[in-house]
Amino acid sequence: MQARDNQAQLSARLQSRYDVVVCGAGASGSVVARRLAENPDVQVLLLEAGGSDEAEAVLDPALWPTNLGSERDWGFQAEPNPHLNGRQLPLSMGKGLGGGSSINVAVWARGHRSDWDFFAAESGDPGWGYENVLDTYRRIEDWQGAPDPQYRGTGGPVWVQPAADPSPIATAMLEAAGEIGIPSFAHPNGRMMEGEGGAAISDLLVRNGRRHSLFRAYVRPWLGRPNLTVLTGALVRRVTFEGRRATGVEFLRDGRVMTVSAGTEVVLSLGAIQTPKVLMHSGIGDHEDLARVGIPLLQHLPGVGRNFQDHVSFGCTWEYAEPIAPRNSGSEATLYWKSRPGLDAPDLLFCQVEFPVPSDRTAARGVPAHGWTMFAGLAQPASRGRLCLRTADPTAPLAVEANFLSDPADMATARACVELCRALGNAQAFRPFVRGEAMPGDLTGEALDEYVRDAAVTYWHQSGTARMGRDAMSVVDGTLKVHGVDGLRVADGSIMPRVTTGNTQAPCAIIGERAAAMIRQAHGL
Ligand SMILES: Cc1cc2nc3c(=O)[nH]c(=O)nc-3n(C[C@H](O)[C@H](O)[C@H](O)COP(=O)(O)OP(=O)(O)OC[C@H]3O[C@@H](n4cnc5c(N)ncnc54)[C@H](O)[C@@H]3O)c2cc1C
Repeated sequence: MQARDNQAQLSARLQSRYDVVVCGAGASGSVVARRLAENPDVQVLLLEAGGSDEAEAVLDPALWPTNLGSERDWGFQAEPNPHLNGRQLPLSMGKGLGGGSSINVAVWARGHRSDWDFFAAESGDPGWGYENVLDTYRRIEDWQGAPDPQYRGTGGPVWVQPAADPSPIATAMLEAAGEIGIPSFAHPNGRMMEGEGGAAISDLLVRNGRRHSLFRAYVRPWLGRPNLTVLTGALVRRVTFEGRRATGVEFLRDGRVMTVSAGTEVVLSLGAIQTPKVLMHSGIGDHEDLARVGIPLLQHLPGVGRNFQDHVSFGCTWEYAEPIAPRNSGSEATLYWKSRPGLDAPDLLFCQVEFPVPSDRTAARGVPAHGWTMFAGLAQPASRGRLCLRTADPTAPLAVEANFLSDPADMATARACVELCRALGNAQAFRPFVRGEAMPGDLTGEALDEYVRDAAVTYWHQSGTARMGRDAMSVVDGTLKVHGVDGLRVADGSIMPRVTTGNTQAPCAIIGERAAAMIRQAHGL
């Protein structure tokens, strides 16, 4: 109550100036705001377009599907894609305190050693490398599983636990993996992600049966502080500048356009679709794209909105012999493996879902009333998409050309992915639980390709659209500062040079941690 009263008062008496304005209270923004507000001398404003996370659909991890298409979902939709038989995929993203971490499947997956070493190579900063990031993960976790001090930490803000009392269908998956020569691990966030992959019971951000989002882990315990203001219902439209220095942001609240200034920095943590959008509306982007819609150029950065990546997956479904109720978030086992032997890191990502999840198209093939689906996906897709403004109006939606499967290499990997998934799902270990394979069945050649195009859906891991690097197509440098301007950083999934091998909220927490540390260091905070 004290926290609520404090926030009511702080919001009612908004200041015209804060030290740092963090835009977006999602996976990364929650971390940035909390870490900066740990210094009582720093005044932090956290702006969020959506609302509260006090809803059963957020707090009960099993209810995550009910948020899709609700007011807690931005409801983005990709353009029609010729590589998916013309389909337009919905690209949900979380809207409200916690962002994606309030509506997601709660899986905690750190990424592969090679992802972080790639980030370090792209940025030229070894601080992004695996060993340093592993240290940070140990520091921020409050790990509830069997002690493993080499990889897991305790006492940090992020409560992580192995799925409690997992369904027999989840443990069957580990046995099935063993049958086809894939090793199992005690947990998925250590040695398993340093080599060729493996299978494990998933780690979840669930505490006492309730979702423990990154907002709840980081910001909620800080809501009673006088130097952190969390303002919901505030839609950021653009960053304001004086010359080349970011001075604050313009936002829409209760139908009014308001501005607030940032004495030290502005941080964009709006997610991989809205961050590049706001950059472009602020005059930062490709000069021709901006000229086309009539936005005056501040900084030519042709990489803004390019390099769009996501994990695309193809659901394969088995019918239960007798119904088995989903447990936890309904996804309790995970598997990473390689589509071909020569790779030194996994390029396939599997999450078991304990109920049928057809696509809009595969639904017509006959979905069993009770069954389980493997989200069998590409962990390192080669296809790249892009985002394009349609108009200069910051409240108008933009075009998302996701371009899934546009690179032929992805189609070849997708075939291997479905084949491996079928070998796994048809293994002996599942026999006691299933009546049989519902889809796709034994398809080859064009029929298999057709299934892949019809079944493709997103894992909702949008990233890469303001990527970190040192070349002309990069948008931020290794300290996450936007190239060519001052006082503006990006901290969210947009900065990933490539999507991490696995679910993306844990890497977004690392991005938030590093952003906050670099801001504090730069300004002696
Ligand atoms: C249905 C679903 C399931 C998923 N499952 C998992 C999973 O199990 N495990 C996992 O690791 N990852 C999962 N993800 C992905 C994960 O949640 C995201 O990768 C992560 O949340 C991205 O963090 P972010 O900080 O980049 O952006 P977000 O978490 O999306 O945060 C962006 C925030 O900015 C706000 N915002 C956007 N535009 C504006 C604006 N103009 N003004 C003000 N505020 C704005 C948004 O409302 C949001 O709160 C899932 C995502 C979804 C949607």
